[in-house]
Amino acid sequence: MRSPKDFFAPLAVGAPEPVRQIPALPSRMIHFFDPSNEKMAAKAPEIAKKVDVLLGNLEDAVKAERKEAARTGLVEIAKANDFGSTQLWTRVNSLDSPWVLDDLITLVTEIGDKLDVIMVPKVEGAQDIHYVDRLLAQLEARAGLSKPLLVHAILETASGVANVEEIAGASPRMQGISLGPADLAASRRMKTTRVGGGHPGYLVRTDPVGEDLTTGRTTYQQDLWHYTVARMVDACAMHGILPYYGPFGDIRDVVGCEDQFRNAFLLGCVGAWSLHPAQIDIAKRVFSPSPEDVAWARRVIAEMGDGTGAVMIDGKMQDDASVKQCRVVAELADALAASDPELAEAYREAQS
Ligand SMILES: CC(C)(COP(=O)(O)OP(=O)(O)OC[C@H]1O[C@@H](n2cnc3c(N)ncnc32)[C@H](O)[C@@H]1OP(=O)(O)O)[C@@H](O)C(=O)NCCC(=O)NCCSC(=O)C[C@](C)(O)C(=O)O
Ligand SMILES: [Mg+2]
Repeated sequence: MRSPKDFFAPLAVGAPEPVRQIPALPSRMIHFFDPSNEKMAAKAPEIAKKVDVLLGNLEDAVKAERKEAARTGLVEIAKANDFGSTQLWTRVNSLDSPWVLDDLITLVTEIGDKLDVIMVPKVEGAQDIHYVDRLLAQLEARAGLSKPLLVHAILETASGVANVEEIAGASPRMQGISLGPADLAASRRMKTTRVGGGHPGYLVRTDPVGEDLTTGRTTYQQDLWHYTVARMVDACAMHGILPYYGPFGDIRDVVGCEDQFRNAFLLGCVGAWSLHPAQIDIAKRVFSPSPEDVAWARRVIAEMGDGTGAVMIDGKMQDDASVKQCRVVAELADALAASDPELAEAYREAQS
């Protein structure tokens, strides 16, 4: 581990200074597209207007023979477009793959000034982040970049989960972490075959009444991802970086997707991935606090004055801790409203 005194020093001569605080930019949905798929690539500029983050995916879901086309496609799209306030991210291939070195060299030197965040898959521990950290510094120096690229890790190996706290704190570049439920399930040897979401077999059942073990026993499906998401949220909060639920692969099940996203939102995540245009509005709706919740939060903040002591509002006790929760909601609402006029209007209306 680096000494705290050296933590914010650039890792290569000529590389930009690391950031001291991760910007809390809207990132309710990280929209994935395959830059080697001509149809999807053609839609990227239009989709960019509707999403907080557009991500050119080079890793899984891109065929091996299309890896180079995806890399080149992303370079072309980034050079040809100005996405305004929409962030441009990429997911590079895994660190043990034959493609990742060229992914990083090409993307940083060609479009490093357009990219905000590099997502690194299958991170096992801090050593993976340290490798990327130094390499990015060398490439940033070569490219003459003035702004450091940030790094986002996918939590999708058993080892990554075991080491999640050290991953979150491995570099000042660490922007956030997403759950990768499909690879994680395989790595853990879970017996599921889905990309995220629940499973009807993972449940609890009420006790039997009398001798009959089979009738009248309600079952409740449980959330397979609760432990991992909660642990990821704590690791991220502890290091001042942002947690995200990842993908929900059943594109048709927009209801199940919304539930999974909302669980993550309530537990502390700031966004999720959209794999298909149908998931963009779900993420937008879920990861923006509701106008009613924002109006309530602002009322509590106003009535709590300097934020100390206890008051009763509509029969509910409020004190120093509940006003802090309300500030989380109100600050998120302000940050989102600053770049989303429709949301800003909805918050204003609920206030009046
Ligand atoms: C699921 C698929 C195959 C269905 O694609 P489709 O063409 O069959 O679907 P569709 O409903 O027919 O599509 C309707 C229209 O939307 C377009 N379209 C469709 N999707 C997109 C998109 N994302 N962005 C932009 N446009 C899109 C599509 O081209 C089509 O255009 P058209 O009307 O002109 O014909 C397709 O949506 C897709 O490939 N999505 C991205 C998949 C992806 O990136 N997967 C990797 C992330 S998840 C993961 O890696 C796991 C993880 C974390 O690593 C771990 O848990 O381990
Ligand atoms: Mg994966």
